[in-house]
Amino acid sequence: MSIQELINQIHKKKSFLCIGLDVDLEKIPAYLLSEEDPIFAFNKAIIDATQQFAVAYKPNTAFYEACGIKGWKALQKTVDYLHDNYPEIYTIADAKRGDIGNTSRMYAKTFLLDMGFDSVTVAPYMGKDSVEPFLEFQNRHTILLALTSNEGAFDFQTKKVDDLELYKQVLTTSRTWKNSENLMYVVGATKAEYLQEIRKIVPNSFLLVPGVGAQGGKLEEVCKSGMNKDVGLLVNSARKIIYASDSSNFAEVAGAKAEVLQKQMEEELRQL
Ligand SMILES: O=C(O)c1cc(=O)[nH]c(=O)n1[C@@H]1O[C@H](COP(=O)(O)O)[C@@H](O)[C@H]1O
Repeated sequence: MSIQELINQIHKKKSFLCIGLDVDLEKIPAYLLSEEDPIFAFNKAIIDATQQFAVAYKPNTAFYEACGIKGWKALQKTVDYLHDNYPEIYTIADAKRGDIGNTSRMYAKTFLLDMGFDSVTVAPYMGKDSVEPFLEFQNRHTILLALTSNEGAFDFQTKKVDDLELYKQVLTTSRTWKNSENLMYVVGATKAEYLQEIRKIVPNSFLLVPGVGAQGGKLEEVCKSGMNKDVGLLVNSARKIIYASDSSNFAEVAGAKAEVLQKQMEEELRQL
């Protein structure tokens, strides 16, 4: 999907909500476990109930990989279901990959070509030749970790190298790479106070902002310094939406939670 198509969808739905599909078999309603594919059954119900409020879905691949071959099958079924039924929706494989060039090429092929995701999250630690293989595909995006939502972000990302914080080095240097127009960046919602500085370096890039909800990030703070003229934000929430209820009406409750966030986003977009 092109960035323009994503922007169009954001304005049409008055939402920049991304829903995290981090499916944990211990947290989904117990009665779904008797389904042939409980993960997909859960995702399908959540997607159908929330799609009118969301522009993107982000399965974190860890939750699927942990279920072996059944997990991979459920992941493929989920992305296919989204593309077949809601083709305007943007898909993110949250896989946090990155390796030497020829290995990265395989990761890129897996998620962006074979599985058909619109984008994949990538760790920048191994540098240019580990990221460029992901950037080769037109209308596919690489979402580079810049400043993450967790406490450990302060171990390295905010430390200075050559008098510049590492996360700023990531933003600045990655912009010089081939096909860098295919880059987006991850900035945790818990780090909203850094967004003003981040926008000075990447004023036009889309930012994937996880950490609203269960991790305590605040939507208003993210929007205040993170929004650009094209919106430029995909705000992700997973547990707070998908596990809002574990009873038979779980999907309906998830829909209501997603709608609350969408309404707040509509208000933010009105002020743009
Ligand atoms: O790349 C990510 O999506 C990510 C980066 C980051 O800095 N923090 C972060 O929480 N995430 C992911 O975003 C999701 C957050 O889920 P909730 O905390 O349940 O909303 C998880 O899948 C995390 O792996």
